[in-house]
Amino acid sequence: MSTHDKPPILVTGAGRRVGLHIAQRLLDDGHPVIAHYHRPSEAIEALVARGAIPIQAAFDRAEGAHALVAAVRGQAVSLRAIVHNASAFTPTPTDMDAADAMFEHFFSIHMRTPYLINNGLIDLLRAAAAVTPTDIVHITDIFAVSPNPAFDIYCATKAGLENLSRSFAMRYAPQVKVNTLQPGPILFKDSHTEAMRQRVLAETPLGREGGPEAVYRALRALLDNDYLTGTAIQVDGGRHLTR
Ligand SMILES: NC(=O)C1=CN([C@@H]2O[C@H](COP(=O)(O)OP(=O)(O)OC[C@H]3O[C@@H](n4cnc5c(N)ncnc54)[C@H](OP(=O)(O)O)[C@@H]3O)[C@@H](O)[C@H]2O)C=CC1
Ligand SMILES: Nc1nc2c(c(=O)[nH]1)N=C([C@H](O)[C@@H](O)CO)CN2
Repeated sequence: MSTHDKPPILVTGAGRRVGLHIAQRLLDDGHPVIAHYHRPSEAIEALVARGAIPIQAAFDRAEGAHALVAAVRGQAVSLRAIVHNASAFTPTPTDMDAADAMFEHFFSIHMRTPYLINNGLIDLLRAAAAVTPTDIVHITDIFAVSPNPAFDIYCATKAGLENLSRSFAMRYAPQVKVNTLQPGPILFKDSHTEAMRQRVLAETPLGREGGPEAVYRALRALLDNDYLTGTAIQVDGGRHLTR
């Protein structure tokens, strides 16, 4: 089946960092890619130059997910997979009004958006299931299982996504496999000080950042195995053992 005949893979948050790497590597491996992005980036333009289909949407409100579903349906009649990578990550503010606003924001991005996208596009995944295994992959976090209280709202909404993923695995079987990836110290932010990085890596048995390729290889393991659903892969250098 040529690339052009293959059902595309939708990646959310493909404009930078891990999502961008996933989109690049899926293109390397011959998959057509629909690349969702939030803020414009030169990287998105480079993906488009490689044939990816760009779709912009903000997931803070339900309208963003509905708009993405409509845009994908205008571009494809089937889907090989959906990779839910989009996410926000900040510590919970002490001000309760700000924390209240963060709850809505993180619930929308981490739980409502995957829910609405999956339900809005499941028929495209089922259409592809006639000729290929199909997948939904939710990227959560080891913190979903073992939370960091400084990031309690982030962790709780990622835990909610873990739970939704298991419901989807039961609901969409046998046509569609549904799993999660639980990254650990994959890619620090520029805001992480050296002391913060060393503290995290001291809790990490393999002692180093995993890098985006570690996430891609775990994604490949899910895509390439037709007997995995309802499960999670921890991509964390063993950090879940020490938290
Ligand atoms: N980096 C790490 O070490 C770890 C990462 N993870 C998980 O792995 C995934 C990728 O991580 P990473 O690349 O570091 O994540 P980033 O926070 O760097 O990027 C997340 C992506 O989500 C998009 N996004 C953020 N807010 C919104 C919004 N309101 N609407 C639509 N899209 C939005 C961002 O777009 P934009 O920047 O344009 O707003 C970006 O493309 C995430 O799900 C993360 O939670 C889990 C544990 C560790
Ligand atoms: N959306 C994001 N989620 C997470 C990020 C990130 O940069 N964006 N980073 C982390 C931390 O690096 C953590 O894994 C190590 O302390 C967690 N989630």
